[in-house]
Amino acid sequence: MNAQHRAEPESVRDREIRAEQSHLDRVYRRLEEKIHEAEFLMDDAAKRGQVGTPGALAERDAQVFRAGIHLNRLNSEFEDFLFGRIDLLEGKTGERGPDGAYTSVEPADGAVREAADDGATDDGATDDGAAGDGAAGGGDGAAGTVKIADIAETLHIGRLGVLDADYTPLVIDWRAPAAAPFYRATPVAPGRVVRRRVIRSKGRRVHSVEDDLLRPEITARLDGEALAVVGDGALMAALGQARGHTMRDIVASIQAEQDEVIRAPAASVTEVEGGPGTGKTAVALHRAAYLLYQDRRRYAGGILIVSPTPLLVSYTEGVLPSLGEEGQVAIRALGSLAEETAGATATTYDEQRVARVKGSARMVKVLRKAARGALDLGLRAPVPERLRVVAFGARVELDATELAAVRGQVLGGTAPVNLMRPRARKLLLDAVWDKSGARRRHDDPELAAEVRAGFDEDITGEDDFTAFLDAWWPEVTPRQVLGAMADEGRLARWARRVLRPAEVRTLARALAARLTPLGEGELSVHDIALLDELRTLLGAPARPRKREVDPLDQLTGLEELTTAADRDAGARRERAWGYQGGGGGAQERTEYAHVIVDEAQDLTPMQWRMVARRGRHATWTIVGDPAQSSWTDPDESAAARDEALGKRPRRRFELTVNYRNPAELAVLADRVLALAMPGTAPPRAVRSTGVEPGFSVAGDDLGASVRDAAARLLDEVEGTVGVVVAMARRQEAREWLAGLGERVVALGSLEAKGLEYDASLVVSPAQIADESPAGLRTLYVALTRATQRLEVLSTAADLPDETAAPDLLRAD
Ligand SMILES: Nc1ncnc2c1ncn2[C@@H]1O[C@H](COP(=O)(O)OP(=O)(O)OP(=O)(O)O)[C@@H](O)[C@H]1O
Repeated sequence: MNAQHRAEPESVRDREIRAEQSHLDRVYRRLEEKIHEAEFLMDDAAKRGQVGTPGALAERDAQVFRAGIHLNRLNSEFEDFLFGRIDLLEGKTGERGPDGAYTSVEPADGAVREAADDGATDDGATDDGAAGDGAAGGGDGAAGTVKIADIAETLHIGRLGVLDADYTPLVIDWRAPAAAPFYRATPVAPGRVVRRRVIRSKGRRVHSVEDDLLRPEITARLDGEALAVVGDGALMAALGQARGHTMRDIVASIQAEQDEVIRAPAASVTEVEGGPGTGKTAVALHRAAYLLYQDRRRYAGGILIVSPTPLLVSYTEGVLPSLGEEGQVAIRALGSLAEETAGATATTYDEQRVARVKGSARMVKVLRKAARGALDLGLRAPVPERLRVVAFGARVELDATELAAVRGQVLGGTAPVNLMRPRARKLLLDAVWDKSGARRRHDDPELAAEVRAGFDEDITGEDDFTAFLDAWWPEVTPRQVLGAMADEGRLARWARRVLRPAEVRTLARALAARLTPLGEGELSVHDIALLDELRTLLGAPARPRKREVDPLDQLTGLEELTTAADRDAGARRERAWGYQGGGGGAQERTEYAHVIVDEAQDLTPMQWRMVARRGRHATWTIVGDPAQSSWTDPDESAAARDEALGKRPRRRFELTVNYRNPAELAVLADRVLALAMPGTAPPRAVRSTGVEPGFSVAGDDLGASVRDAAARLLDEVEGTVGVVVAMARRQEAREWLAGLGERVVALGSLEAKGLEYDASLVVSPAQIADESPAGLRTLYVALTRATQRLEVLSTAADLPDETAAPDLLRAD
C-alpha cells in the first residue's frame, strides 16, 4: 500500500464500520419485514379459515411459525450473522446465479484500465502513519501510469442468505457458490476480488472490520471514492485470540486450501491429510454444514461425525449449531457408537498391550467362534443333553449325539446365530419326526404333509419343547459372549491359531478384571467395537426405520427464510428422536448418508469395521494425520480402512499450514516428528509469537512441580491450560491440579487428540514416548496442542541437559 494514500485512521475505520452498520441495519429491517409478512400470513390464514385446502393452510402456518423462530435465532444466537464482504471487479459474463450474484470468476477484459497518474486518483486521504489503515491502490506500474478500476459488485457473506424485496442479495449464504471467492481468492489468484473484508459484530452492532487487499496494484474506486483498507487481515486476528474449552467456527477466515476440501463434491470418498493444527477438524465440521446446504434432502439428519474421544466431541459440538445446523449431524465418540448394544458410552481406556489385541482385525475370527461357542455354555440355564417329547402317543427322545448332529447342521448356515433359532427349531422337529417313524408310515405326500403340520403344532405347543429350545438355543447377547471370553481356557479354544498364548492371557485377564461371567460391568472404548461386531454375528433385534422428511419439499414464498427455519424444525425432530450429538437416545440411527471420520489415523481395524457398518451406502470424508497415529500396526489399519471404503473412488487433499502452533513451538515438535516419522514434511506454521518453549526439571515431588508449572502458565495466558501426562499418570495428574480452577485440565496423552489450549505443559516426554510402540507419535500430538505457550517438565528419565531440555527434544 502506498504511503501517500493513507487516511486518518479513526475516520477511515469509523467510516467503514458505519457503512457496514448501515448494511446490517438494512438486513435486520428486511428480516423484520419478513417476520411481519409471516405474522400477517398467520393472521390471515386463521381468519380465512377454509381458503385453500386444510393441508395447505396447515403447511403455511407451520412455515410462518418457523419463520418466527428463525428471526428469534437471528436476534439471539448468532454473534456475527453477517461476517464478510467482497468487493469485485466487473465479471467476464453478465450472468447472474440463483442468489442474484454475478457468476463469472474472472474479470471482464476492460475491468482494469491504465491511466495517467496525475495525483487525482485518490481522494486526498492523508498519510498519518497508522499501520494497516488507508486506501487501496496506487500500484507499482510504470512511472506516470496507474491501474484503475471500478468496483462493479459488492457481496456481503453471512451464515444464511437474505434477499431484498427486489431479489437483490443482501446477504449470501457462506456455502453458496457466489461466496466461494471470499475464501478462495488469494493475492496470487485474486479473480475478481479486489478487497476481502471480515466484519465482526455482536447482536445487531458492528464492532470492527479487517481487510485484505488482494489486488494492491490497482487503484480501485467504489461509488467514485477510493476503496478503503482497514486492519492487517482477519486470519491473524482470529488466530491470536484466547481459547476457551470449545472450538469456534472459522467461517469468517476459511483459507483457500481448506475451502477446496469443504466444497469438494460429496460423492464417493474425500480423504484429507495434514499435520497438527492445519484445520482438519474445523474443515470436517464446515464440510458437514456445506453438504447440508447442498443437498438437504439427502443429508438432513443423516451425517455422522466420528471422533476419537468424548472430550473432542464436547470440544467440537458447538460449531455446527453456530453455523445454523443444530441437530442435523450426529457427532459420536468411538466409545459411544454402539450405545444400543453396550447400554452405555465407554470412556475407559485399556492399557496399550490390551488395546492392541482388542483392536486387531484377527479378533473377527475369535469372535465368530465365540458367538457360536457361547450357545454351548448354558449361560442362562444348563444346556439340556436330551430332548424328550410325546409324538403320536409315544415317547420320542433325541440323545446328546443326535442333538449335536442337529446343532452342527444348523450352524452350517451363515445367518447370525440368534437368527438361526427358527432353523434350529425346524431341524429339531425334522429329527423328532424321523425318529418317531412317521415318515415311513405315510406314503401319500399330501397326507404326510397334513400329518406333519399337525405334528409340528402338537410338539411346539408343548411347554417342555419351548423350554428345551430356550435352553438349547438361547438368545445370546453380545455382552454375554464378551463375558464368556474372560475365561482363559475357553478363550484359548476360540482363539486357537489366531492369537498367541500371551495375547490370549492378556485379553482374558483384561476382560475378567472388569466384566462378570455374564458380561456385566464397565466396558472399555475398545470393547465397543467388539460388541458391535458380536451384534452382527449374533443378529440385531429388528428396529423401526426412520422416515425422512425433506423440508425443502415444503417451500413456498419464504425461500430465504425457510431454509434455516426448517433446520429448527429438523432440530426439534432430531431431538425428539434423540439424535443430538454427544448424548444419544434410544432410537440411534445405524446407517448414515455421509460419514465423516476425524483423527482417522487412530481407528483400529475393529473400529473401522464398526464405522463401516454405519456407512455401507454412504459417501465419506476422512481426515487424519498418519504422524499422529497411536495405533501400532498402521498396515493392518490401512487394510481395514480399504475394506471399509471398498471400491469407491478417492479424492485426496493435503492441508499444509499450521494455524495453531506458533513457529517457536512447531520447531520443537518437528524434532519429534523427524524421529517418529522420518522424512515427513511438517506443516508450515503461520504465526510467530517471539516466545520460546520453556524447559524445567521436576523436583522430588513431581505433583508439586506440575502444579507450580501449571499455575505459572495460568498467570501467563488468558485462556486455557492443558497438562499432558502419560496415560498411566492421568488420574494422579487430576489430583495434582485440583483447586487450580476450570481453566486448567489434566489429560492422558491419548486424550489430548484434537484438542488445543492457550498453553500446554507436557510432563515427561520420555514417559509418554515409552508407553507404547507408537509413543513418539503420541508425544508429537502432546507437543502440538498449544496456541501460545509450551512448557516441558522433565524427570530424571528424560535425561535433561543443563538447560533442562530433555534428551528427546534436543536439536542435535
Ligand atoms: N482458516 C482458519 N481461520 C481461523 N482459524 C483457523 C483456521 N483454520 C484452522 N484454524 C484454527 O486452528 C486450530 C486448529 O484447527 P483444527 O483443530 O481443526 O486442526 P487439526 O488439523 O484438526 O489439528 P490436529 O491434527 O492437531 O487435531 C483451531 O483453533 C482452528 O479454529
